[in-house]
Amino acid sequence: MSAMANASIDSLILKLHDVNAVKFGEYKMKSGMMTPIYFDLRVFVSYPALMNEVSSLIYQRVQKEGLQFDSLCGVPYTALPLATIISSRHELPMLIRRKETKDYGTKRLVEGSFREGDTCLIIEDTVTTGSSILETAEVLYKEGLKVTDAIVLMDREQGGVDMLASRGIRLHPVISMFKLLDVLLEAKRIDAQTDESVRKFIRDNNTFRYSCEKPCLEQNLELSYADRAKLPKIHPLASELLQIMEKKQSNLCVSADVTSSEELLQLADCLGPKICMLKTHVDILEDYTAAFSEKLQALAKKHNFLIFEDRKFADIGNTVKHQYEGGLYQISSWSHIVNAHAVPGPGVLKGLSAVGKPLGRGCLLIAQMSSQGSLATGEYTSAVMAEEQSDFVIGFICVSKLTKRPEFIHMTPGVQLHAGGDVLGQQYTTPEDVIYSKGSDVIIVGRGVLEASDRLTAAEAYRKSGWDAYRKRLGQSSQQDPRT
Ligand SMILES: O=c1ccn([C@@H]2O[C@H](COP(=O)(O)O)[C@@H](O)[C@H]2O)c(=O)[nH]1
Repeated sequence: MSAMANASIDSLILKLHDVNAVKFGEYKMKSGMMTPIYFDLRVFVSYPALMNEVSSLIYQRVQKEGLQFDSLCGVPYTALPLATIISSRHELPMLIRRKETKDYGTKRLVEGSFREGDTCLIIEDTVTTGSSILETAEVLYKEGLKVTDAIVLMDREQGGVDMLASRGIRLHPVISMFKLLDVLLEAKRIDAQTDESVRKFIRDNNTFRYSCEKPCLEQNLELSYADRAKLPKIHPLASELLQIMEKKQSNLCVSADVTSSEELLQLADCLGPKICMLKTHVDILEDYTAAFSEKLQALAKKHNFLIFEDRKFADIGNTVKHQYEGGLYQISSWSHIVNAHAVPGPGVLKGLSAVGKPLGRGCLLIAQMSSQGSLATGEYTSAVMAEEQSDFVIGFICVSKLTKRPEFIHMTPGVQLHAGGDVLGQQYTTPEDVIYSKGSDVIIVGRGVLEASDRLTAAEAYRKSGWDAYRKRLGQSSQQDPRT
């Protein structure tokens, strides 16, 4: 985003706060959930200059995305005047969705002229779950219209983008919750405590898992790891991982962030029986040798776990090819799984898969990160998901389940037995939250195990916690599990 657009968004955020459209306190949302931050954008109608400014920013977003559509439609009621201003200023046809049918005249639910197959862009003021946009889209679908994109002024970053993406609608937010908090904190409109408590609330209340839970179950998509391992389209490595998880009753990946090869090997040997995967950062080892990687592979075989080198590749295809197969570490020769950022575009996956595919390796795309202020949210996450078609991608590094396609593995770092964080911005949530509430598949635990006085006992506690959460997700109690 340009510096100018950024400045206009910062100034808009302060204006929204000035007119009390952003409120801090205890408020009840449409879903019944209590929230410490509430957006009352209905006040716009009393501030025409502000309404014009908001409409301009929405329209700039439409242009920036290069969206093509035949008409636009505001979600009733708050977004109606915004859509009307955009329609009138730019002479774009508009449709009005009725909330209630008339019992006289045409009884239409969508007013305006359109043809079957026309594309309609939805405009909304605030998104939490995305359900209001979906409701409007469903009415439009019934009339034969297509909806591929929606623009929202304020995204609360509680799962709306992901929920809509799972239903084929790209949501483009003008302002996101974390950006709003950054600006208000910087301008001293809120104190650090309010800022942190709202951030925590947003992190802890991602609605996507909850809102998709019922349909998932109805469609029988909540398959066991064992069933998923047998899916016809699954990548062989993802299948192997799911089989290991089921066999060892473990969805625990330990992050072996230690600096000596000897310590890492000891860790792998000691914790091997508890884990489905061992994650490494080979470049933090002070004494790496090729012999180390051979010993690590032997331990992976002995204890039946996969090795995941958390290299986070993020360069052009030609460079990542060299980084993956060559250099000091020759990662592709010993690591079953690597990961990559999608920032460079599809070339990064092409480069990596040219090396990894012939060796039967797999890659996780980094769709979200656990660290505070991460930019891998909303739209970025949706764009990452669009790269998934590569037959080298086995899943995602994410905060919560992102796709309902059961052949993909979701892996989540930032896990400890108690929620919290570190001084450098790491944010922790619990195994129960990650596996049961957020629907991820694997917990990645580093210091929760490494800093424990007894690492083996700690690893067992995480294994049990992650496994119990998985069984709860399947609707089974831990009593039914002979090992737990
Ligand atoms: O978003 C991300 C991606 C990767 N990590 C990595 O996971 C571990 C977490 O270690 P803890 O000690 O449990 O905090 C670490 O290797 C990170 O590089 C992540 O934390 N978040």
